[in-house]
Amino acid sequence: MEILLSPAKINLGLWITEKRPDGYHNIYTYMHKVSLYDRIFVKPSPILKVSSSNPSVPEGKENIVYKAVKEFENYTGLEVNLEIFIEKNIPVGAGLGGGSSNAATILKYINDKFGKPLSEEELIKLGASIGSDIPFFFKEGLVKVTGKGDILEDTDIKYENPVFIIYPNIPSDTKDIYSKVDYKMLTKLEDLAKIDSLIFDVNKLVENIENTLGIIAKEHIGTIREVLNTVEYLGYIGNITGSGSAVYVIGEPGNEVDIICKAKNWKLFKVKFI
Ligand SMILES: C[C@@](CO)(OP(=O)(O)O)[C@H](O)COP(=O)(O)OP(=O)(O)OC[C@H]1O[C@@H](n2ccc(N)nc2=O)[C@H](O)[C@@H]1O
Ligand SMILES: Nc1ncnc2c1ncn2[C@@H]1O[C@H](COP(=O)(O)OP(=O)(O)O)[C@@H](O)[C@H]1O
Repeated sequence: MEILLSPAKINLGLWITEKRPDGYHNIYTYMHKVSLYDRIFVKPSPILKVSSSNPSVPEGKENIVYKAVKEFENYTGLEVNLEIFIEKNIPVGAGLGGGSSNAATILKYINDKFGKPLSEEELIKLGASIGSDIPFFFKEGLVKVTGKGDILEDTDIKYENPVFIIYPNIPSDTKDIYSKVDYKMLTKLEDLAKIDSLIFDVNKLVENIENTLGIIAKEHIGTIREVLNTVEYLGYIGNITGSGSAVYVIGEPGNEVDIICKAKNWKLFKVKFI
């Protein structure tokens, strides 16, 4: 039995630069892993089996990890017989990339197991064909992500700050949020150049970012607005990650945050960038 750590991610700003003919959107976002992990238990098995600890996450063929293994088999011609159990600690539908992280983690694991038949570039291409957030997880540190999530630029920056994340216990559906993007919400690439100059100081960055998907999410899920209003009332700068519903703050939470999250039945995660 082997145990793999599958980290979550947060988006530091997210803008939509284009609606693509294939129905996807070109985005402009910075992403960084954080120390909130699913644990993936893997052991040999006569047939591929995938299950998880969270009943809302599909088992078997519908699980993104199952799909990733099958795509790996199709691409390489290799047979991967594993029993995979995912201990879900990353909230589902939170904008924290849990499923994508699980898929990337298992792809990295099986590629290593078979002596790295795929280069990082090929893994990124394979990952992009399964889910838009998967390519990022093959990288480390702060990564600039554009395209539909398949164009990655290393920054050689790795933040060390503490971060706290509040999940309001209401999932946000990525596909649904993207479906609400209209042309008025698009951002011109030339208007984003200034963001690149802010990435050297994460506190400066989070004061100057927006999240177009987050604006849509908080219009449709009032509790996200409540979380944002709460952290801002307490003097913090809150930002929504990805298509939501989780809100993150750079820094450590005061006791009052703990108290409010318990009272509201919101999940509070005290993590750090990794
Ligand atoms: C919004 C982001 C930001 O990092 O993350 P999450 O909030 O999901 O964590 C990602 O773009 C989500 O990536 P991921 O969750 O892998 O999306 P996918 O499964 O590939 O796509 C789900 C659906 O979202 C829409 N989609 C996704 C990515 C993209 N660049 N444009 C899109 O329009 C499409 O309708 C697609 O069918
Ligand atoms: N291994 C998995 N872990 C989490 N979600 C999964 C997994 N496989 C499939 N899914 C589905 O993917 C969707 C998105 O989940 P997730 O990636 O956790 O959220 P987000 O896209 O908001 O970051 C959910 O509807 C979930 O049911």
